[in-house]
Amino acid sequence: MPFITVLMLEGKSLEQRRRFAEEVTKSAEATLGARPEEVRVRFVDMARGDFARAGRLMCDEVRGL
Ligand SMILES: O=C(O)C/C=C/C(=O)C(=O)O
Repeated sequence: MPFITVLMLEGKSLEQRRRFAEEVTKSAEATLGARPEEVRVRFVDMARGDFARAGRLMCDEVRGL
């Protein structure tokens, strides 16, 4: 049973999540041979203050600091 966890910055819409879940489920079916009803997708939102890239918090990059 594939269990796919997606960590991403907060702010994606329900429609984006819906489409992503559909597409990644199709991909798991095509590449792993998983049955669609077995595929789980979990979205975990990260606040921009909880994630840093190259030593800079994403909230600071947004503000151009
Ligand atoms: O990893 C990065 O460089 C930026 C991260 C982006 C996301 O996680 C996102 O757009 O959801």
